[in-house]
Order: sequence, then structure tokens, then C-alpha cells
Amino acid sequence: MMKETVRKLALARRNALTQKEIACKSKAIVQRLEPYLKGTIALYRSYGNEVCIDDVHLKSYGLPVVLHDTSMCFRMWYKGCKMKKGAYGIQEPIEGKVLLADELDVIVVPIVAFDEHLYRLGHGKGYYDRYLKQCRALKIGVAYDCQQVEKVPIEPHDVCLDMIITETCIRKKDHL
Ligand SMILES: Nc1nc2c(c(=O)[nH]1)N(C=O)[C@@H](CNc1ccc(C(=O)N[C@@H](CCC(=O)O)C(=O)O)cc1)CN2
Ligand SMILES: Nc1ncnc2c1ncn2[C@@H]1O[C@H](COP(=O)(O)OP(=O)(O)OP(=O)(O)O)[C@@H](O)[C@H]1O
Repeated sequence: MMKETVRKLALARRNALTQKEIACKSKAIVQRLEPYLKGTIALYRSYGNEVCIDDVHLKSYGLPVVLHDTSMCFRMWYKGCKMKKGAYGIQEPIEGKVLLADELDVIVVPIVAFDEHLYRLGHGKGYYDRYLKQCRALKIGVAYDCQQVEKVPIEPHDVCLDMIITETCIRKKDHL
């Protein structure tokens, strides 16, 4: 199957979840995720039916800011931080420290589809693939079980995650 087909299939399944299911599954995922959030952390502001990680108990963390068509950076969010609607209507910090890729200890990555080998697909713009290449942080993907597919079609630029957390399990690379 082609990337586009796999993406559509997984998005259709994710879009079929109710708000109640999203809230319940997201809560279970956040609980499993929190023990790994040590040091300088990058999260994302969830949109649509993505796993909602907005309730993690952290005072401050990095959030993505889309720079132009191909790249993004992370900027520190803290309580009261000024935000603005960025690309795709996602809230982005407009103040606070810009983080360097190698300052990050953990990066939590949104997922459209994933497979048992810890490969992921995003929205197909390559923002995360490009960013992950530059950082040595622990790469943790979060997704619902229904987003798992048999096999993500991989290309040379695709970056494999270290761990994927769903509402029922944690899959890790062998060395972790
Ligand atoms: N929460 C969140 N923040 C994020 C990302 C993400 O995937 N999730 N990104 C990761 O790259 C970057 C933004 N990139 C994105 C790229 C494409 C689409 C997208 O295609 N969205 C719609 C299509 C509608 C449209 O084009 O406006 C979709 O869900 O189908 C969304 C975000 C940075 N911030
Ligand atoms: N490291 C890279 N250098 C240059 N181009 C890249 C790199 N990574 C990805 N791309 C390009 O980005 C585009 C999207 O790639 P792909 O379909 O794998 O995205 P994705 O994994 O779904 O998205 P994302 O990483 O944003 O979540 C492709 O055209 C690909 O060639």
C-alpha cells in the first residue's frame, strides 16, 4: 500500500472516534507517558482527533512553530505565554525561548499511522521527519491502537521512533 492510502485509512479510523473515547484514551496515554517526561521536553498542541496531551503536569515545555513550508522549531511554553494561531489553525507560542534541537531530552511526536516496527506516518509534510533527524532526544510517539497498520511504507528519510504509547500498551526499541 502507498503512504497516501495508509494515511487515509488510519485517519478515517481516528476520525470515527467519539469525543468521549478520545478523552478516555488520551487520559490513559498521558498516564503512561508522564513517567518518561524528564528534562527538556517537546510536546504538541493537539488538534482534531489527535491524542490530547494538553493535560500533562509540566510547568513548561516546547511546542512546535512552523517556520515555512518545510521546517519547524520549538519554542518554550509556560503558563500565561502568549499564543497565536499558526499553520493549520494550531496554537503556537509567540514568545519564550527558542529551543535548539540538541537541547531536547524527550520529544513527543504526533502520529497518523504506525506499525509494530515503530515506524510512523504524519500528515505528509515531513516536518517531524526533518526535525527528528537533527535531534538525539528520546522519541516517543503517541497514538490510539486503531491507528496501527500492518506496515508503514518506509522511505530512506523516515525516522523510526524509540517508543510508541497507546491506550493499551507501550512498544519500545529492544535496547530501552
Ligand atoms: N498537533 C500538531 N501540531 C503540529 C503538527 C501535527 O501534526 N500535530 N505538525 C506536524 O507536521 C506540524 C504542523 N503540520 C501539519 C501539517 C499538515 C496538517 C494537515 O494536513 N492537516 C489536515 C489537512 C487540512 C489542511 O491542509 O489544512 C488533516 O488533518 O488532514 C496538519 C499539520 C507542527 N505542529
Ligand atoms: N530529512 C528530509 N530531508 C528532505 N526532505 C524530507 C526529509 N524528510 C522528509 N522529507 C520530505 O517530506 C515529504 C513528506 O514525507 P512523509 O510523507 O514521510 O511525511 P510524514 O512522515 O507523513 O510527515 P511528518 O514527518 O511531517 O509527520 C516527502 O516529500 C519527503 O521527501
